[in-house]
Amino acid sequence: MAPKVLVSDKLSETAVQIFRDRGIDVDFMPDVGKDKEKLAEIIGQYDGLAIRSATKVTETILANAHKLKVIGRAGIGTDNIDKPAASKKGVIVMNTPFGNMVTTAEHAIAMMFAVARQIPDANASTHAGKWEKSKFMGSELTNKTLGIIGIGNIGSVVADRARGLKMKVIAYDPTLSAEKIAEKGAEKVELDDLLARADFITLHTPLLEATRNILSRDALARTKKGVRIVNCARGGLVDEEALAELLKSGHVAGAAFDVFSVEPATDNVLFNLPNVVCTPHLGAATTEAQENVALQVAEQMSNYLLTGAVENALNMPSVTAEEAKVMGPWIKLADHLGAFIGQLTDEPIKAINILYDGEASTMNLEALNCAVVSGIMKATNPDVNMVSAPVMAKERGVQISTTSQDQSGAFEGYIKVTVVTDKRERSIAGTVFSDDKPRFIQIKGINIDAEVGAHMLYTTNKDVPGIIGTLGQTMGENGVNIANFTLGRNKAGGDAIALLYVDAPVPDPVLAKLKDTGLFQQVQPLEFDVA
Ligand SMILES: NC(=O)C1=CN([C@@H]2O[C@H](COP(=O)(O)OP(=O)(O)OC[C@H]3O[C@@H](n4cnc5c(N)ncnc54)[C@H](O)[C@@H]3O)[C@@H](O)[C@H]2O)C=CC1
Ligand SMILES: O=C(O)CCC(=O)C(=O)O
Repeated sequence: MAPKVLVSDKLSETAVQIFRDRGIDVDFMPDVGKDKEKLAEIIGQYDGLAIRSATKVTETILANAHKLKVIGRAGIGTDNIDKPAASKKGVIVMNTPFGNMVTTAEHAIAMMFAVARQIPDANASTHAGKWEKSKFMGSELTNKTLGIIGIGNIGSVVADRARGLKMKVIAYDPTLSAEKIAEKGAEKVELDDLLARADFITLHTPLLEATRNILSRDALARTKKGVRIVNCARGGLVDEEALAELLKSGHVAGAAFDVFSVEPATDNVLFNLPNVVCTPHLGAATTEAQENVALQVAEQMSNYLLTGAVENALNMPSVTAEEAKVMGPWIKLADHLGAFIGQLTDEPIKAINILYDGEASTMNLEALNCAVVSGIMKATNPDVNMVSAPVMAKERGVQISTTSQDQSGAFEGYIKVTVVTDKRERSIAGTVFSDDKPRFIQIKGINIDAEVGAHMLYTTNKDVPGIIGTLGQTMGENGVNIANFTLGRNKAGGDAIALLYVDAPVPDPVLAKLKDTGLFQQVQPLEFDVA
């Protein structure tokens, strides 16, 4: 059945067309995002949800999203999505980090001009027939210092345009080196320095704990007299009350805000103050940007739903379409190795160590790690997937480590997973053969060659005569058909294992019978997702 996507915000219809062209069923309901009850009622039908900023994807919405696999944000900020809840539920969250960056930077520059020359107020006055030439004295941008807070994608474009306007650009961004910031045409400074030197300040950070109120009352008080402040990033970065007071006192000469602490902003302390320019979150609102983000989000979501390729996800490593194709069997193997150990381990896991050998070590290890951990975690929670498993492992304090090495043996590559608990270490290795079928090649250090089936039985015993007979006879007498039988031992008379690939789950009474023979140390039925 074709995957089904809901578009719940006002996205360009380009997105709808792309979903249809790719064979995805799509419902375009651009107003449903604002209707929480209706969205909660219908979300259970969809594999994908495409949104802008009006749809709030809360824990309640996610609790009803029984089939949801991916949320695509046609834009940058994902603060309208409860990402921890989405990750826990195994839903990928992706955005389009570049599609509206130039448009938003241009809006910030437009806002800077608007506030420098009081264009909106002068416009209103002229329309009113007042011709107040002397009232609207402006400030030139040339040779002025622009302080950029957060010089990432949008901040960089703003810096570039501002340099074109012959401004001196300084930037505060603690995650970037002075060299990187210099490459963007700006001088790296500390926040205090920026506050003291900037004639114009523009904000381009996401709203995080560290950036909330970054222009606090105290910070605003340390700005240069006559500063003008532009916020086209997120409401909540600036203390609006304090700013209003400083605008009234004349310390701040003007402000241009596209975003507000509460949106939609129908009432705000900045409204109706002189030389405050406001727009209703229009940063990304150009035809070009909306086409870009709609096209990109629809392509990304379609690729994921149809091929497993992951691009621009915030809670899952990226996997290209090419990688998804080549890595498919290895991801399956990683999942099976994890599932094997997960089903055998009933005590708390302290650490998972993953060794990638040869060909396996050249792949996207972050994605393979997620598959191993997901396989392990599925034993205790069948709903877990590659997105939610790492979250679950972190919550449980499980340490995950990886090692890569060149080809070390007969196989072109293999993956070995070792799980450490307080009581023991347990390991299993596997490879992918040229038929793209995952195989288990070593358990407990004992070499084997076992195909993986949906239903299997794993036994451990001392290497004594009669084991094969007992297993074969017990299965036969109880109507369990064996598709494949693999044996291994570390030495004659030593430790031995058997892996039976059977056509149906081994019934409990049959397991009990095997245990009653006293021949086996372990009799463990196993299930694998081989689909
Ligand atoms: N008004 C609108 O319609 C739009 C608004 N936005 C907003 O613009 C924001 C910036 O977007 P991008 O440039 O694409 O994001 P980005 O992630 O490329 O850049 C953000 C920068 O902020 C920096 N940063 C993080 N913490 C910081 C801190 N404590 N102090 C200073 N800098 C810090 C980061 O190091 C990074 O360089 C988005 O998060 C979004 O909220 C984006 C698009 C449209
Ligand atoms: O979709 C919109 O209009 C808002 C854009 C935005 O804020 C973002 O991309 O972060």
